[in-house]
Amino acid sequence: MLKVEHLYKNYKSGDMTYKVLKDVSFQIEKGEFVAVMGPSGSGKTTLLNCISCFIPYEKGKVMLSGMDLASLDEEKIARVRNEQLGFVFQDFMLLDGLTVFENVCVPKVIKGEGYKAMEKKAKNLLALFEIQDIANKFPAEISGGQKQRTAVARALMNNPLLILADEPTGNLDSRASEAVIGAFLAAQQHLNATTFMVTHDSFSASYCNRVIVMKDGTVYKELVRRGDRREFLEELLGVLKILNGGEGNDIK
Ligand SMILES: Nc1ncnc2c1ncn2[C@@H]1O[C@H](COP(=O)(O)OP(=O)(O)OP(=O)(O)O)[C@@H](O)[C@H]1O
Repeated sequence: MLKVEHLYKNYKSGDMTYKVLKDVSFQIEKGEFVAVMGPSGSGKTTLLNCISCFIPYEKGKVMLSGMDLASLDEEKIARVRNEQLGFVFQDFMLLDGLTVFENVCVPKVIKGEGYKAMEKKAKNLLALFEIQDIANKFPAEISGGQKQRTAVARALMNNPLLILADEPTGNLDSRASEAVIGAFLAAQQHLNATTFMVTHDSFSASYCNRVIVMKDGTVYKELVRRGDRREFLEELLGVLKILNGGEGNDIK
C-alpha cells in the first residue's frame, strides 16, 4: 500500500548540507496501524512530510498504492492530499468558525460532493468515534480529545488510502490520548483504515501492529506486535531504553 524505497533527504542551510534521511526503506500494508518513534531530530516529521510530498527529497521513491507522488503535478498532488491522504496534526487544525459536523465535512466540500452523501458519512464517523452529541458545537466548546477525534473523523471523510498522523496525542492527557488511539483502532477495525503515526508516546505506540524506530535518519529497528499489548509495550520500552543510553522510558 505504502512503499518507501531508499529515501534520502537533505536540508541546506548556508553552505552546510544536513543529511536528515539516509536510505530509509519500509512498507505498510492496507489496514495496518504503524507508529514511528525515535529521538528528537531523528527525522520522523521529515519522513512524514516527504511521504505527503510537502517537501521534496533528494533520492528514493514513495509509492502510494502504486502511485509515485513525486511524479504528479501540483494540482494532482493537491487532489491526492485531499482524497487519498488523511492528515491528523498535534494541534488539531480545526476551523474555529465551523461546528464539529462542518469541520468533518470539509474534505467532501473540497471534493465537491453532494450534501446527502456527506451528511451520512459524517454522521457515521461521529457515531463511530462517540462524538455525535457534540456535532453542533464549535472547537472552542469541546475538549482536546474531542477535537482530535473530530480531526480523525475529518481525515477519514474521503476514505483515504492512508492517514498520516503527526504526534496526534502530543497535546493530550492520558485519558484523552486513549480515546484518540481508540478512534484510530475503531477506524482500523470497522473501515480497514491504514494509519502511519509519528509519536513520542510508547503507550500509544503499543496499540499499533508495528513500530518503526528511527535513529539519526535511518530505520534503527522495526518491532512487530505479535501478541499481548502490554508485552509489546515492555519490548518497546526496552528498545527505547537502549536507544536513550539506558535512561528513562519514552523518547524525548
Ligand atoms: N526546514 C528545515 N531546515 C533545516 N533543517 C531542518 C528543517 N526541518 C527539520 N530540520 C532538521 O532536520 C532534523 C530532523 O528534523 P525532524 O523534525 O524531522 O525530526 P523529528 O524526529 O520529527 O524530531 P521531533 O521528535 O523533535 O519532532 C533536525 O535536526 C532538524 O533540526
